[in-house]
Amino acid sequence: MASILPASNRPMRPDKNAYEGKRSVYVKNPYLDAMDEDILYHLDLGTKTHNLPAMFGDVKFVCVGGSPNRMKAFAQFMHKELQLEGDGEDIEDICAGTDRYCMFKTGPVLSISHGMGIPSISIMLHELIKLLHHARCCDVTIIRIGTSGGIGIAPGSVVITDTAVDSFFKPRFEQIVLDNVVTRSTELDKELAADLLSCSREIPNFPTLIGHTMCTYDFYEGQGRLDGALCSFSQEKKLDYLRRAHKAGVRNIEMESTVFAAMCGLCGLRGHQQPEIKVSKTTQEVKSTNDDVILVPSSAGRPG
Ligand SMILES: O=P(O)(O)O[C@H]1O[C@H](CO)[C@@H](O)[C@H]1O
Ligand SMILES: O=c1cc[nH]c(=O)[nH]1
Repeated sequence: MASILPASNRPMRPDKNAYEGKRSVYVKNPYLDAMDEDILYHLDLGTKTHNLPAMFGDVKFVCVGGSPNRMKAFAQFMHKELQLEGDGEDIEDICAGTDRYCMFKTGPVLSISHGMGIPSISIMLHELIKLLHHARCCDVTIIRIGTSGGIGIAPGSVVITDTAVDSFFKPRFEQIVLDNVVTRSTELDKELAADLLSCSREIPNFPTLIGHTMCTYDFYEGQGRLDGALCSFSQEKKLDYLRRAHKAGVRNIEMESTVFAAMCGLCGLRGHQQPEIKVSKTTQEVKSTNDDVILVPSSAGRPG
């Protein structure tokens, strides 16, 4: 039986910075401070081997996304936007010692890849949150920039997630802790969503909307695809499911948002997630006409 995370939704100790108008990054682990050394194994960083406050203390924004190349390209884009010295082409992967994730820093912006799915992003977030804590960062905003399949919206649209929901359209993330199910909230920062929407309005031809994002554990059956190695439902069942998702406010589907929202919310990171609807063969499109929702076959028909 699932239980809502109890008092531990609150920080473990008073946040001194809160009185100074700053918002710290919390870890919620009573064992951490007693450890002689913290090795951030999958990032190839550690408290004894690296001066984390010097390397990361000025970080204010963290942008995460699945693929290493995309996050490198994003870091190079930020380099230009921030008008930093050089052309940014030779930007260094801070996690080059591991091939699990890659990480780039451009001024106060950290750009990190997280792989695909909840377990992969969750490992990265544990180590990233500890990194920001050890570096004594405050007022950090984190944004996931990813691809997703749209429901009832035009391909190419950007969905700014207000709430991440699970496959039952519920705003929750069920974390298995030992042999217990712990349910965590997946609300995201509404003010940040509104800010991002208003920024998008300044860019011409940039279709953007706020909506719920559904997070699944699987790309194929979990997202109603008929062309995986396994398929245990009919076309009608698929359409019925996508229509119900749309009716529940879901506007896109991806595979990390619930754990992202849950972990960032608990650890004091102002979180958002802004997946773009990929204009690709993989997009599952359902168009909305008045009250009804009809499926629009994707142009190329099959996932790539
Ligand atoms: O575009 P990224 O960030 O990789 O994320 C999306 O793409 C992957 C599936 O193709 C899933 O990880 C999904 O969440
Ligand atoms: O999870 C995902 C990611 C991209 N496109 C989809 O249709 N689903």
